[in-house]
Amino acid sequence: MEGGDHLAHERKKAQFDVEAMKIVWAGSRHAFEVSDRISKLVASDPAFRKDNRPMLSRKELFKNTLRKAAYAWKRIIELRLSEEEASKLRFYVDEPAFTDLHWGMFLPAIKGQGTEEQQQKWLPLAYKMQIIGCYAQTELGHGSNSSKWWPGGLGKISTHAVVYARLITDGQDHGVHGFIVQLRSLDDHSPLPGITVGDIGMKFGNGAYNTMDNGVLRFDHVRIPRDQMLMKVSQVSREGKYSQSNVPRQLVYGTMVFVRQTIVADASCALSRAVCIATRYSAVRRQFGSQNGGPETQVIDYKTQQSRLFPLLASAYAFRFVGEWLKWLYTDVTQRLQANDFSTLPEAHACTAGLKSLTTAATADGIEECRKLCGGHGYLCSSGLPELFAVYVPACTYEGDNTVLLLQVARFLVKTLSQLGSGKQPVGTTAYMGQVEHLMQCHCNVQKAEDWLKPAVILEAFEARSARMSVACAKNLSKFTNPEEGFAELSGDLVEAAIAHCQLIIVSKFIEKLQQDIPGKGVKQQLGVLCNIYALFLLHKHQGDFLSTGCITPKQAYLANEQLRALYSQARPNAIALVDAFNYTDHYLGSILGCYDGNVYPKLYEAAWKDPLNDSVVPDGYREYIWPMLKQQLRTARL
Ligand SMILES: CC(C)(COP(=O)(O)OP(=O)(O)OC[C@H]1O[C@@H](n2cnc3c(N)ncnc32)[C@H](O)[C@@H]1OP(=O)(O)O)[C@@H](O)C(=O)NCCC(=O)NCCSC(=O)/C=C/CCCCCCCCCCCCC(=O)O
Ligand SMILES: Cc1cc2nc3c(=O)[nH]c(=O)nc-3n(C[C@H](O)[C@H](O)[C@H](O)COP(=O)(O)OP(=O)(O)OC[C@H]3O[C@@H](n4cnc5c(N)ncnc54)[C@H](O)[C@@H]3O)c2cc1C
Repeated sequence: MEGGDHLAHERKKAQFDVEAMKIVWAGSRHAFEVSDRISKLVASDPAFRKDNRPMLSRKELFKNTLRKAAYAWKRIIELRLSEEEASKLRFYVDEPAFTDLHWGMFLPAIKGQGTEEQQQKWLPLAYKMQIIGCYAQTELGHGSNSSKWWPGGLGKISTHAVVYARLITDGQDHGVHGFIVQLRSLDDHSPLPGITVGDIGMKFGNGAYNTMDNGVLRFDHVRIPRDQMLMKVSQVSREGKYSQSNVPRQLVYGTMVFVRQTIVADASCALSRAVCIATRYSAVRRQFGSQNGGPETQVIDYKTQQSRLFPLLASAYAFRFVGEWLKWLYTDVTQRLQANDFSTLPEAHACTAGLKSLTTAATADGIEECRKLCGGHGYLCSSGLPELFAVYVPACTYEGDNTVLLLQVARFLVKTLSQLGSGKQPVGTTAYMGQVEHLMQCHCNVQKAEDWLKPAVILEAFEARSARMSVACAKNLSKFTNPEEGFAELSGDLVEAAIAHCQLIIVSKFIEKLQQDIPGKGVKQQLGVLCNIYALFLLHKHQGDFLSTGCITPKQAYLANEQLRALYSQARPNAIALVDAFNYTDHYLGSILGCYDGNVYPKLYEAAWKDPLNDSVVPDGYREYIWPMLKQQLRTARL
């Protein structure tokens, strides 16, 4: 079948209002309209073409990124785009670039840690891109005194950096502080005296993150003016005297809280993109299984395909909603900090760290699973999945290695439990710890599969599991005379307790979302199905935790799985519409397998002929290497 909508029959099956779901996914009608308009603007502009990326050499690739970034900036100015629209435009250009660090970390670091005066000096320059900045924290080796290594945008482009380094005055070490440092001349871009700077080299995957100039930086007797130390948290006077404002020192790490929150939102984008590709292709692809000469089975109808794909679809929605909530939490903590209320900072840190860890790990694994769900074609660059994976997977490492971040959450949980004894009532995401006595002995009362559809039943099971795992860790820790030794010894268990706590947050925020007024025929009902799939899939996957802590019985675990199978059948007719609700253009998806019209095979065939290897029938190198070999074989055969 040529042309037309090959997925039209699937779209007709939808039992809900897709247009209304698009608004829910975007977050608001306004967000939907901005996103829709800007994504189409990018998709229709040939300057933003991206299908040739895997074919380009590193130098070509990088120059191409610079061209796109400059062109994007020109369009932003010409069209007088708002900050929100400009950010969306860079998002839909879909190419990691120095601008991510400029807008995503350099500017927020100055906003969060600079004094009013410093902000007035630096922000206008940065907003107009008269200076370009990056965020230089990580070192080549351990410590904060070797060479900076990894910062994006540093290698070739940034003129300035926020550099994290030890502050030593009068021989006294005051720990790590942020400094604005000019790296390159604003006239000819050459490094300033005493500064060695360059790119750290090719990274995983062709194209992929190699559009970014991750860099190395060394200083040799470089002097920076005193007022370029970011001085909101602590100050050095003209006389060299060190002092601290009446704010927690942890604010120095505030940029990470901000960026980790954006990374959670981004996880739902990356996962939904992979899921959209795999779902559409699973509906197009047919394999065996036909009876009485009828059409072959669509692979999406195999239960095994559903049990791998639908939890990922549900996860994409779950991450979307927890990301929305995290944005609210971040805005709330920021407002409180401005009013000198620092009480919610530890929770904001634990939530952003833990959710960053969970969502990026699940997304990276999910993209790879989507590749496998597409069979052999998933391995082709034209499926979009290999590049998406290669671009995405470092999210498990940057902004804090995922395991290290879970250990931060675990510390927060243990501290919360230890404060119960002194009567401090936990609030926010740890409020359930206030009922720890009940949660330690409660029994799940599921008797039939449908009982697992009750939000209160699901919540209590997840709360009890999390509380019991944290309490077990705390008890074991108390057996050590040296707490740090205990923490190191039990770190594996602590990480698992942190995962249980963060999964509870995601499940509970999905349930809370469903308690809101959600307009649109059938929309809330479909979200309910996805919420239950997400929760019961986690319960099934981690049933060892639930069983070993005695939160559920083996029979109840069996019933949860039975209910999960029934939920997959309910999701099946809506699957294509649920991914259409992401409202992705074919340009953004960058995948033949995921194209909206499902006309996959002619497009794959056509794309193959565009590969540079097919420019000639006889390849370069034939005369040099193959022809002599063939002749050699001929002689051997004659002998
Ligand atoms: C290094 C640490 C921060 C500190 O370590 P240490 O000194 O050992 O101290 P700890 O024991 O860990 O902590 C001490 C106490 O401080 C608390 N704490 C820790 N961190 C925080 C925090 N962030 N906020 C608040 N409080 C914090 C901790 O709980 C302790 O408290 P207590 O004493 O127990 O009470 C270490 O903790 C750490 O975080 N290590 C990880 C290192 C890390 O994350 N490095 C990040 C480097 S930067 C990076 O990786 C950048 C990557 C860029 C990739 C691109 C990302 C996406 C771009 C953004 C999106 C694009 C937007 C584009 C916009 C547009 O275009 O418009
Ligand atoms: C693509 C990319 C972009 C980046 N961009 C930037 C940037 O713009 N600016 C910047 O400053 N940095 C950047 N980074 C660096 C990034 O922040 C670090 O790589 C990250 O924080 C992890 O630190 P590390 O590399 O030192 O890993 P390590 O800490 O060396 O981790 C190695 C292993 O040790 C384990 N480990 C480490 N510490 C502990 C512990 N305490 N307990 C138990 N296990 C532990 C980890 O789990 C991991 O398995 C980037 C990195 C990448 C990959």
